[in-house]
Amino acid sequence: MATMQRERRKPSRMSLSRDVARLPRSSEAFRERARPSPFAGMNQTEARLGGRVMVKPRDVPRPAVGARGAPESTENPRRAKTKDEKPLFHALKMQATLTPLAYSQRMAVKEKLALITSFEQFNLLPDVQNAVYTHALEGMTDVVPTPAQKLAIPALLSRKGEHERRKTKDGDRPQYSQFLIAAETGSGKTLAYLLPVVDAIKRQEIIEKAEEEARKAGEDKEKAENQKKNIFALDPPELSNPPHSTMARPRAIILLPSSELVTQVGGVVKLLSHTIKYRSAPISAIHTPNRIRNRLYDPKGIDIIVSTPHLISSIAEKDPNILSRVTHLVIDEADSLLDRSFAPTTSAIIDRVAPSLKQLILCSATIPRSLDSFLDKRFPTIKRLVTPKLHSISRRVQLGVVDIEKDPYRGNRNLACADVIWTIGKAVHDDTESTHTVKSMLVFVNEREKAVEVTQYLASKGIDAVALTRDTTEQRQAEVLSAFTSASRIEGEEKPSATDRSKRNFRDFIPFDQNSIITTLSSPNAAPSRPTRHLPNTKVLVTTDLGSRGIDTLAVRHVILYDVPHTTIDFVHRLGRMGRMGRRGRGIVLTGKHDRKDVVAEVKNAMFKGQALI
Ligand SMILES: Nc1ncnc2c1ncn2[C@@H]1O[C@H](COP(=O)(O)OP(=O)(O)OP(=O)(O)O)[C@@H](O)[C@H]1O
Repeated sequence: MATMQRERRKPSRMSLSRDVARLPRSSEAFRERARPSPFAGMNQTEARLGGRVMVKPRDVPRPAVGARGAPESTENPRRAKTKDEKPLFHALKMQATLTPLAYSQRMAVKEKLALITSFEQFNLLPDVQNAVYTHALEGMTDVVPTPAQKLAIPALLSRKGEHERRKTKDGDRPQYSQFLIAAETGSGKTLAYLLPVVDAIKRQEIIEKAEEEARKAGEDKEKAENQKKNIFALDPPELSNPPHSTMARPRAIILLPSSELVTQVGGVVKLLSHTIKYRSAPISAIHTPNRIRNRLYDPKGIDIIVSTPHLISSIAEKDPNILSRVTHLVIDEADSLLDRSFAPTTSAIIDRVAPSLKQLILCSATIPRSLDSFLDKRFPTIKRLVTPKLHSISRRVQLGVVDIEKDPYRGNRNLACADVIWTIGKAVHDDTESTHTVKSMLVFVNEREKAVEVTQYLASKGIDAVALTRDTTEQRQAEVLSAFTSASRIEGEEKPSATDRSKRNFRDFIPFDQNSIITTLSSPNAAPSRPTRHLPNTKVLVTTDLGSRGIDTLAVRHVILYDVPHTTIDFVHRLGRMGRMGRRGRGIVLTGKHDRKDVVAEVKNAMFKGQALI
């Protein structure tokens, strides 16, 4: 009681001030307080230096990727974030490897793309347009351009602003136009850049042919007149087959990070050349020096070279002329080719082709923050062609999570991986309603040393598994990958029966007999034993990042993330090997006690909602 009376007499130190309900200070009064005084720096949340307000960096809304240099959006990129754009995913935000793209911008681009419904709407040369149906997408019905193609083809074909650019005599500024095509995995980016590049080459060829004919007609006329004047003069002997002017001097170069991708994209380039006549050659480390020389120095000339930055730069060291005529430079998988390891070589090539270059085209399935800031610095005016679904994983891909800590795995990741593979493999073979071919699965590990270990373990469990890492020879890599990229091996659509459905519950279905599980658990590091059972018609490729970028794994319907990927970029690329061009796919991620389950849950949630990862 005495205490209460004391409290009534003496107001508590925690009591509210009397003017607590007062309206916020007027700006006048605020400025008054901000006047320089010995106490002016106290109780301030913003540094007011030199009369300017320094806003904390995190208060500035980050401009969305499509906004800078992209007339697709007319919005102010530095505007405040709306409710729609608030990051929903906290764990992913902590990782924050990808550049955000505003929802409103995605919608604006989507509306624009809806107006394009066929390849005929592009201003492509008739030959180029026909090649889409007869070769590039041969055998497909109802062929329509993908969002990446709808966005990129008209932009790359447009000659708008070219004249002004050429007139600029500013020594520092590049005279070529720059584009970034950024679109989700498996969205047809190759054709999105290739069709306009081929179109430009053919148009240039027509112009050069007309000029050449005019020049030749002039020369013939002069020669005839000279002959009339002096019938006894001797002409120098003519070379029977002079080398073509484009010998070892291509008009376009497409750069890719690996030999497999060179082979893959080189194949598409070659396919188109059957109807549109031009000369192309893929060259990479899988080819012998002789083969490379023969392809490059073909006397009939070369129009398009598909290669890796390191090979091109080493050839250019010996023969700088190889880069002297390049009008179109494509940097595919730009998120890799402009990262820290590749950037010096790639940038040097850009500098060397700059004098003749008309278009620089960067192409990527992700825009990591590092690429974003690189572009801001190096190519501030680059036109960003960003599709509405960038950084999202197809909704036709489902993500399942297997907790390896639970029974019967008890922390044995290898066992969980083998079990998942058996489960998927068995489910297919029990399904008698569909005619399946071989089932192809990809297993992604974070460290390359792990790839070999996991492969050996899977083999010991009767699974047909191969490893693909940087230690695999280039030749072998190409062989191994071909089994996973051929469209003819696409599996049939699964029609699950009631019994199958229960078997697909991964926690309930263990294909190994209990004895083998107990042996594995008691001696997890024991040498792999010879398999007693073999999983038929299933092929598994265990790989690192190497197999995740750009490889068109049409035959793959299942991806197992053995390790939780380090970044959302890896999630996008690895899960992007499935669900390509509207196909179905299923991803399984194995999680243990040290894994970021919150990140996995948010990725799963984003995939379910069809939202972009951040
Ligand atoms: N308009 C189209 N309609 C149907 N299929 C298409 C179309 N355009 C391309 N494709 C096919 O889609 C597949 C994926 O194309 P592509 O490899 O170019 O994708 P990508 O966007 O480069 O993928 P990634 O980001 O993984 O490198 C290819 O098999 C290609 O033939």
